[in-house]
Amino acid sequence: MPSKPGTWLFKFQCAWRGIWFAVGDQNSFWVHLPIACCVVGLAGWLRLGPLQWATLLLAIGMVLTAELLNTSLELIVSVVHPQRHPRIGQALDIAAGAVLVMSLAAAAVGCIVLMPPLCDRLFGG
Ligand SMILES: Nc1ncnc2c1ncn2[C@@H]1O[C@H](COP(=O)(O)OP(=O)(O)OP(=O)(O)O)[C@@H](O)[C@H]1O
Repeated sequence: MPSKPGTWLFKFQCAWRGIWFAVGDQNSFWVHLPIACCVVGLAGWLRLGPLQWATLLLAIGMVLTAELLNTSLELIVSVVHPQRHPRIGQALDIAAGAVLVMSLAAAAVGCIVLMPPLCDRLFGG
């Protein structure tokens, strides 16, 4: 049964539809999602503590959020201003840059959190 606009159920349905569409539409997610799954699997195997889990999940969430916002901007531009324009190109490059910055930061967080317990597990006594 379709939910009514303005209800929480309706808002959640819209949000899930957006995520589902972005994942299908953007091949960038086919890089982000497998990496996120590997990190979560590795974190589970290493039996990390709550703070380490929270740090990793926050980093993953922020990368996916940046990618969702970038995808949203690209879609809006493709409708509102489909013609090439240097300023629009700069705006899209900046949004792509935001994803890159967040991805590099998340990779650094992943190394900092995962490396010590991984080395312990592999080479420790
Ligand atoms: N309307 C536009 N005007 C100027 N430059 C644009 C425009 N649309 C795209 N570009 C340039 O092309 C780059 C890639 O934009 P695009 O929207 O194709 O993103 P993409 O993620 O590479 O593509 P896709 O989403 O199809 O995988 C932008 O960063 C920008 O430099």
